[in-house]
Amino acid sequence: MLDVHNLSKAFGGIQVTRNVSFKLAKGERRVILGPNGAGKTTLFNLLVGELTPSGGDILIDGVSVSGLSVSQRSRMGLSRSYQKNNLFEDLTVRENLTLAAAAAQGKIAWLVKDSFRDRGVKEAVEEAAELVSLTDLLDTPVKAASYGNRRQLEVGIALATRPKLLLMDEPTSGVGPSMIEGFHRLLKSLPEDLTVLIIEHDMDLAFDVADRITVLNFGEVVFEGTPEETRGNKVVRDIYLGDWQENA
Ligand SMILES: Nc1ncnc2c1ncn2[C@@H]1O[C@H](COP(=O)(O)OP(=O)(O)OP(=O)(O)O)[C@@H](O)[C@H]1O
Repeated sequence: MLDVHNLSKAFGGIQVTRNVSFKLAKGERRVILGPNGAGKTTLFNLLVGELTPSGGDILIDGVSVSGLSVSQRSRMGLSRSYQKNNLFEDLTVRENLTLAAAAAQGKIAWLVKDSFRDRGVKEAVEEAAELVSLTDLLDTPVKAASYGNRRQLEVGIALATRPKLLLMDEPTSGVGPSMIEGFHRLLKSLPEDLTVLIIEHDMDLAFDVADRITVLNFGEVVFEGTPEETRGNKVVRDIYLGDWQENA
């Protein structure tokens, strides 16, 4: 459903993304690994349309989205959760989810309370809250929520738009072991037909949830394979897994 073809990006003279190509099948869970500075976040920025590529193409269900804006891509079903909290602190969990769902459904009303009454919006909000286990906290202001709950809400906001393709940028960054466990469950409970692309540093999570793994180094795809193939690959071990295996 996603076809990334020879994608390139240079900042000034520095080539940060080099002819990146990969394909995701519908419902696939793909993890992107790579050391710091490998170009993972830049790749996400290119996919969602926050950056314009220097070359290459991005197709969703066979249609090129390279010329489309962030919001146009979002309407085609592409949604992203961020590495850093990106929330309205003074609003509740429900209000944050409602704004995302209403925007995605083209139902942001001038009187915001009308968005809250809309049945389609309410359904999307409740469904997203359920998926990220925040149903009991729907009326909690974000500023009173724990760091872990905020990370869940980030994912919930992306899900409230009912995406076809969900990009998750380090969903477990900064959370403790029990929350990582929670993210394992969350990822496993996502709808089967949702395609998910995840940047993840937690190796156990990556190996557990991924159907396939793509490894970036210096902006290039240096490996793609199943979790088993990834563990056994010498190139991957040398550039990325060394530390993890030493610490394991
Ligand atoms: N706007 C920019 N202008 C110039 N260089 C940039 C810009 N954005 C990113 N870079 C450079 O591109 C390279 C890749 O950065 P990117 O953030 O995509 O890596 P990453 O794999 O996500 O790293 P990390 O795991 O540390 O987040 C880095 O060397 C970074 O300094």
